[in-house]
Amino acid sequence: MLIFDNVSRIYSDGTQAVKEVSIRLEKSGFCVLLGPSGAGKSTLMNMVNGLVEPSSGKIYLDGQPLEKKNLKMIQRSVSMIHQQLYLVPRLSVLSNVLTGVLPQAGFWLSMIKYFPVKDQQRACELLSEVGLEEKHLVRRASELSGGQQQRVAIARAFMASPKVVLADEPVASLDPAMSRSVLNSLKTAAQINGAAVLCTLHQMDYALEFADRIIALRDGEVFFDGPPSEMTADVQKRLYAIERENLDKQHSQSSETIKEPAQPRIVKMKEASA
Ligand SMILES: Nc1ncnc2c1ncn2[C@@H]1O[C@H](COP(=O)(O)OP(=O)(O)OP(=O)(O)O)[C@@H](O)[C@H]1O
Repeated sequence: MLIFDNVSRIYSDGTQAVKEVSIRLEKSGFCVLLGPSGAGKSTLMNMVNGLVEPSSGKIYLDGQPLEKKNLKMIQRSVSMIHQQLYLVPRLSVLSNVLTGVLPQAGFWLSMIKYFPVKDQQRACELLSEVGLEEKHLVRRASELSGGQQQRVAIARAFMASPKVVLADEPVASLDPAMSRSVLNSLKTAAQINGAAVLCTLHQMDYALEFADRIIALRDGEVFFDGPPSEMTADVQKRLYAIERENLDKQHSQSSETIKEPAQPRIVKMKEASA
């Protein structure tokens, strides 16, 4: 079980990205972190994989505190699907998935990159679970479509049998049909492998369709926490309004920047008439 116990994060410039968040996540299930840009989703997620430290409060995984001194345990138990995927383009699909065991492998195995047959079998199973056909196994990752590459990244994330999989905007660059298909693969992989998935999303409709639980954030605070069935039309409306407000704020900030240059240029008469 993953527990956030009264966790806050204040960055060095004074930005309070996460405010006194307390959450208990079950051992398995698909939990979506929903919220507008700047709500604190990535900060909360990066506190689980050790990239960001809480300023106060603690996070526990199966009773163990997630902190720098436990980095090895974090690497063994938590894996991440990044927006940029970080596949090795010239390596085959199979080899890319196999690299998912490297955080757990001994020094020599990671040096020679020899993978036992059981790992190769597991990689094939995972690729089939995420819906990639056998014919793709030996293709280079760079030859796949965006959606297929996303599936490879999902299979790789489950390769080391993690307890928690973090997915940062996994469908940000995909069209709606491919996004649904990829989210479905992610949810299926989580169910089959008994892992907890914590996935950040901007799109409420995907959250309502795929999540077992939605945690909506606003200005670093939990605004809603529950299953999609409890997310009433009123809560949805308020979330849309927050998103709208944020977009308007960003828009007015960027137009202010255009309207008011830092140093107004004084045009000399000669230059102007030239
Ligand atoms: N390293 C940092 N230093 C200072 N402020 C930061 C840093 N990282 C994030 N922030 C700020 O913390 C707040 C939350 O950011 P965060 O990236 O966690 O939000 P988010 O919900 O993931 O946004 P997005 O959906 O745009 O990725 C924002 O105001 C952001 O500008």
